Amino acid sequence: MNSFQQDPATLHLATPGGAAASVLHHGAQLASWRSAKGTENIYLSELADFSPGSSVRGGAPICFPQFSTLGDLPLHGFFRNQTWTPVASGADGAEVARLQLTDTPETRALWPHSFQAELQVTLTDRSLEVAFSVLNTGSEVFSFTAALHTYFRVTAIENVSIAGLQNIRYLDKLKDNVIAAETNERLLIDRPLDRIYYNTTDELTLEEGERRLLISAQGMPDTVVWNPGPERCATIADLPDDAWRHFVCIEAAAIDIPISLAPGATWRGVQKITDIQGD
Ligand SMILES: O=P(O)(O)OC[C@H]1O[C@H](O)[C@H](O)[C@@H](O)[C@@H]1O
Repeated sequence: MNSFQQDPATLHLATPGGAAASVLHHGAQLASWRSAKGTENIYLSELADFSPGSSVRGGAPICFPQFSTLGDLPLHGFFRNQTWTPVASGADGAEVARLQLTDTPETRALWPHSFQAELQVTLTDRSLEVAFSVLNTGSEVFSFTAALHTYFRVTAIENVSIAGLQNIRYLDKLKDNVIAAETNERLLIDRPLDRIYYNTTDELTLEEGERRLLISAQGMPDTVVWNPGPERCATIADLPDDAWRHFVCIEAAAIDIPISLAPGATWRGVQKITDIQGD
């Protein structure tokens, strides 16, 4: 049994039509989303560690103020490791959940800036919108890279493809960071992938059999596609060995051009997912 089953603090959202989602206080991390059509669309590892300060494997971790190793901070920054505070409309059963995070002595020791961050999750019968915003409450400009690192649950990775990336330039982290252009109309996840696609302005479609999820973003122009494949997966302690067959990460991100945020200014990045199966 993992600690999720021991009931970590969670906000539950539901629509009268039958859609449901849950968001952990830990990291303001989306943990589950079923549209009214009933399929669980988010992968959460059964080996995830929910202890304070951990990085929870799966769901939609917030990478901030640093994506991956692009700086001196811990991998993917530290927002995902913090406990966030639910605010007003975050009551259980609502269709909107909001959580906030403000700088503390602990965060300032890692990153010497003042901020107020908010994650708002909005659920409708067929869609889920994750909106992440950061207000600079300090007196100096700060800059950052960021991602909403969504783990999409799939039944069998060999039947999965992603449409909407053709002709987009990408950095291939598994091939010495070479830059290439995507040739495929539909990207198959038929090998380990770790790529940053730059300036992906069109909507993407995740397809598996009859399943269709439309994925769009605002304020986050880049898209990361990650699947560790079997060998790497076996080395990741908080993933079952066969987990690579059951998820692909499609991450809305701001990486190529770091964001600079002036004192008093707010930045907002959004990932929206719509279940269009059968439409
Ligand atoms: O293991 P994590 O710190 O959660 O990172 C998981 C993955 O996140 C992103 O997708 C990166 O592009 C990968 O290189 C990284 O392995």
